[in-house]
Amino acid sequence: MITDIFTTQHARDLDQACSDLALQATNEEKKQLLEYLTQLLKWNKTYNLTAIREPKQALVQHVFDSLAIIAPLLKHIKEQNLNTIRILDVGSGAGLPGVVIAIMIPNTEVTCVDTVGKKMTFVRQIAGVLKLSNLSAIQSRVEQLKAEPYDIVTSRAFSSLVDFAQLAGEHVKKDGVLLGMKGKEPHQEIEELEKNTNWHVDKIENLNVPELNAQRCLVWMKKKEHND
Ligand SMILES: C[S@@+](CC[C@H](N)C(=O)[O-])C[C@H]1O[C@@H](n2cnc3c(N)ncnc32)[C@H](O)[C@@H]1O
Repeated sequence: MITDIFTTQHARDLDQACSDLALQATNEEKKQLLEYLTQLLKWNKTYNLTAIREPKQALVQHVFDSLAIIAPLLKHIKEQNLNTIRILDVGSGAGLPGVVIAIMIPNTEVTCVDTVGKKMTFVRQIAGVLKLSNLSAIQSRVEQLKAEPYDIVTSRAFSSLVDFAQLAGEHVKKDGVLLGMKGKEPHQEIEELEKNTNWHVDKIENLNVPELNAQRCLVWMKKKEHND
């Protein structure tokens, strides 16, 4: 056993997933990912933080799914020449993808926001247990947060792209991006976003999540220029 829930086989599956995603995760980072899930599944028994209760399912659907955005994020951070990167994870729930980003990209400062207090208490607990000084959590509706400039605002399973842009767009700094994790390419949502907001889709990346037989994509959105 690696933790009291995850076995050496799970650890091998995680190694393979990192390699499939071209991620050079350190042993410490992989240990932190498994410890995060261990804590999540333990807390879940009392606090009902996620519908996924089975360890392998949680590994694939929560951690591998979130790991799939790390390489695209690293590429963006390098291209933008960003040093300390401020990220807001909206409707973060038990910290997805926020916690995974904070573990895998140490030069980020990740703030998770969610309306549900027990979820943000859990994320704060994780920051303490895993000694992640770059992770914090705020209990609030995102639209009631004081507007602050973040380089990147992420969401997974939060809302339509239009609602995401309308509720969270003001937290993106000039030249920053909104990053929506989606299932299959959401054509209708994209059309509505372009028509009804001052945001446009900059690019869509298809993601291959290891061991997950489902379509996933990452939608990058930028604010329209005045003459767009
Ligand atoms: C389906 S869950 C997704 C959680 C997490 N991102 C994940 O992928 O597992 C959506 C989350 O959004 C939160 N939420 C809904 N509306 C919100 C709002 N206006 N501001 C902040 N959080 C919100 C809910 O409390 C819930 O935890």
